[in-house]
Amino acid sequence: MNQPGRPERSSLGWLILIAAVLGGSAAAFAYTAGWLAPGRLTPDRMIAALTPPSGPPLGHRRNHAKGICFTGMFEANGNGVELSRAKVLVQGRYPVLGRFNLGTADPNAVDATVRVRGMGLQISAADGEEWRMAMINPPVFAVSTPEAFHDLLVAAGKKDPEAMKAFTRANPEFASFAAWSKAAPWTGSYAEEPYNSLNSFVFTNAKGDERAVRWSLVPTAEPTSIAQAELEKRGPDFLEREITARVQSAPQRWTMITTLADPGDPTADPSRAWPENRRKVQVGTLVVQRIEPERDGPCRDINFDPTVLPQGIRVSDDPFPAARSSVYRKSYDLRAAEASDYPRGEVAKP
Ligand code: HEM
Repeated sequence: MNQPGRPERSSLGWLILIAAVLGGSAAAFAYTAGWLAPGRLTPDRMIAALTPPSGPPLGHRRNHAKGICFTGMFEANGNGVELSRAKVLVQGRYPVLGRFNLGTADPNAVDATVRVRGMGLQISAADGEEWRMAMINPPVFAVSTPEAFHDLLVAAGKKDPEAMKAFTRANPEFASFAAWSKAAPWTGSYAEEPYNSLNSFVFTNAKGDERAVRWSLVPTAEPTSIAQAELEKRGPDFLEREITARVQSAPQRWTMITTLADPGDPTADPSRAWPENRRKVQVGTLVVQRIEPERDGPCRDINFDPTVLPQGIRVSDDPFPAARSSVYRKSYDLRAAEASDYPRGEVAKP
């Protein structure tokens, strides 16, 4: 018989188990936040590494600070249903909010000085479920781990050329990105760029089959290469003017192509491309219909956190999305608190 006031033996077992699980979760959070190891990478350290010597871009995103917002539609062709039960892959049209941007912490950067171009994108299902993503135009990411990305930012920020040399010796995977950066042609339009997830995610279909996947948005517009010097001549904000005029004259389209990993492909390392012959499935078309105001439009208060995923898509063993999520959130909190440094209301660019 139970003694009054004392839990039954089996209940006590449950309590101990629950306490252990809660203790374990708290320890996991502490670990993730970097509280247990003073030298560990934290969102604060990553934000500090992203901050230019001239100071933070107050009121702006701490990376990809220069950009321009858009709205449109994602037209799913239904082919994706085989791969994932995400509602936005069922044949139909789904509203999107997105942002073309440059990979820089400077909201006033000259377009021709920034090599990496990106796109933030949110696709919404009728019931409000969202798929958020933030993609860039190189075919591989610069480094293998979030820690190496931090080290890259620190090395690149140093005046001493030895710092980058030491970095590349310690992170030889950087060579593939560096080769792309040096050799890939520049284009004169956001509409002529591909945007790649680079990180791997897991798609689960209605039967419960799982596959590791990366995806790309491949432009319908034919890319025309342009010399960096020519782009510079067109003005510091040419890309924004160009995409505004182009979308005004006709909607711009990208095909979303998912690439399926074979067993053994490196899903945890976005600096390593998968072999070209992997199976690809076209799942739909992004249609950019309207350029929206950047300063006071619908992109201002969104964080394109790549871990905001619909049912049927989840993160993989790739360590980047979780790290990105924690840093994007910190960046969002900072810029939201600095709203007075970036007042709403359009201000004409000089
Ligand atoms: C650990 C690695 C990374 C860090 C620390 C980082 C950091 C950041 C930060 C702080 C922002 C601004 C977030 C905001 O305020 O809303 C941002 C935006 C962005 N990042 Fe990353 N990033 C990382 C990796 C990547 C990767 C792998 C990609 C693409 C494959 C990527 C693509 C983008 C894009 C396109 C945006 C702009 C999204 C928008 O328009 O709001 N980033 N990143």
